[in-house]
Amino acid sequence: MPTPSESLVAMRDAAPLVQCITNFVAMNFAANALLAAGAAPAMVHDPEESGEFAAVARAVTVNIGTLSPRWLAGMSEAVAVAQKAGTPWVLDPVACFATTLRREGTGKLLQMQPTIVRGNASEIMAIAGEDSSGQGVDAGDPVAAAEAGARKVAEASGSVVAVTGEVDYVTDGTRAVRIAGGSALMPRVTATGCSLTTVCGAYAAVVEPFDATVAALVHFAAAGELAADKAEGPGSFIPAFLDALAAVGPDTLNEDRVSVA
Ligand SMILES: Nc1ncnc2c1ncn2[C@@H]1O[C@H](COP(=O)(O)OP(=O)(O)OP(=O)(O)O)[C@@H](O)[C@H]1O
Ligand SMILES: Cc1ncsc1CCO
Ligand SMILES: [Mg+2]
Repeated sequence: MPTPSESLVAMRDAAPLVQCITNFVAMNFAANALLAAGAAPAMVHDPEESGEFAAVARAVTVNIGTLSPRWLAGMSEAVAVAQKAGTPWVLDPVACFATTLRREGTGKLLQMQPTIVRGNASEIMAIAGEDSSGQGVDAGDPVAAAEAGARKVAEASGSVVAVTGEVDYVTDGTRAVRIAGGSALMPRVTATGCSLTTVCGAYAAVVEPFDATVAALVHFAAAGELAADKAEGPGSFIPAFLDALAAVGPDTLNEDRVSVA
């Protein structure tokens, strides 16, 4: 089992190509976050080419933040090719409870057995069939309220499930850990979660899904702390966070952030 530090070294050595199908809001920030973390992003979503591209990507990440039927088709094409090739793929079910299109789209994507599901507490609770208090893309529930649902989803789907928030929770249905750290400024800027999902893909390209998810979350926790030390508020946090994603090294991915749940 690689430590987060070892996973970081492996990820940066490989600089894996990550195909991102993400939302209009996050697209630029997620690409920059992947580059800063040490991976190679490509935002390729149209169904005319998403499957073809998935054949060369080392991971595929799918985020339903600004969903449309055509985008959903692009996601299905890419995921089908990834599945067939044994390429890991990550689902970010943004506001999956909010509309019929999102509920049905998420259901369809979950049937395609994501390697990793990463969402906030309200999103994971909704996937688990529980009532949640999400407000659009923002969580209205604490991570602790989503832990049982996360285990249920992991058992049913075979996915590694990550619930993020003040203290993150990761489970594969058998094992579970919590990851502390980060900064209260992280939910004050948009697309930190969306970019974290793409970084989970980068790590999943090089190590097993559970270890990959933990490493990505630890990387973000460490970078969030470093950036918060430099930032004066949400605006200056954004560039500081990109700098910090690049600045963290194996020595800063402290395993003290991770505890067995
Ligand atoms: N209060 C907090 N303190 C520390 N870290 C936090 C806090 N809230 C969120 N984070 C961190 O922010 C990152 C994104 O998690 P979050 O749960 O906010 O995603 P999200 O709601 O899906 O975001 P978005 O949809 O805006 O991209 C994670 O690394 C998480 O650990
Ligand atoms: C703000 C927002 N709206 C749709 S997706 C998105 C990015 C954060 O999830
Ligand atoms: Mg989100």
